[in-house]
Amino acid sequence: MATINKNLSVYDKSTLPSAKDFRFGVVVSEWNDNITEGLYKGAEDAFLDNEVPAQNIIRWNVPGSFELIYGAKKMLQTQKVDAVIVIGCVIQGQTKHFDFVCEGVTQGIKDLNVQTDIPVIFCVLTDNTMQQSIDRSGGIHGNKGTEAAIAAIKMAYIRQQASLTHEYPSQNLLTSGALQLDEGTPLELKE
Ligand SMILES: Nc1c(NC[C@H](O)[C@H](O)[C@H](O)CO)[nH]c(=O)[nH]c1=O
Ligand SMILES: CC(=O)[C@@H](O)COP(=O)(O)O
Repeated sequence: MATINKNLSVYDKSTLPSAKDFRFGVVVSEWNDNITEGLYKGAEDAFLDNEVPAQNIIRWNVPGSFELIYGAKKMLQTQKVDAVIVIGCVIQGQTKHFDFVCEGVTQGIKDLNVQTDIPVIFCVLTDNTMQQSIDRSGGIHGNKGTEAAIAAIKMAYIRQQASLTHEYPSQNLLTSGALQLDEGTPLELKE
């Protein structure tokens, strides 16, 4: 479903876990700040609407979307947070720079989700025009910042619940023989 068929700001509070004890980091790019400020307000309003205390929202600014990666990494390393949102707006210009910034941020944030235990939510608009960004940061299509805050609440809850369960080795690792539990004999899973 494309964004044009979905309002990014719509959510059902009754389906969400309690967020009052969660702490959230938000790293905000200053590039296109007319857009990123709107995205941040959407996220902040959604957090407050779900009883997240204002003091549990930690905001840092970075120069541009490419710096969101480093900013999120340092946020994870230094702050006690249950999830992080990175907020940016990348708009196509005259050159291929757009492609490299978008790919770099996407891969960098993906890497943080793989390599760390804290969910990092991708709230980076990658638009062709400023109007598309306006429409998605509180305009006709809602606010991607709101969507990101709801995702952050849900992922923080998943992380919390997962920490309450015993960790089991990945089934894929076991069946592929990559994980061997004794000297050289791969574990064989009985069907
Ligand atoms: N053109 C946009 C940029 N470019 C700047 C980069 O994100 C980065 O700050 C620079 O390359 C230095 O490392 N950033 C955006 O967020 N949005 C743009 O449209
Ligand atoms: C995404 C960008 O870096 C881009 O907006 C910069 O504009 P240009 O490609 O015209 O240099």
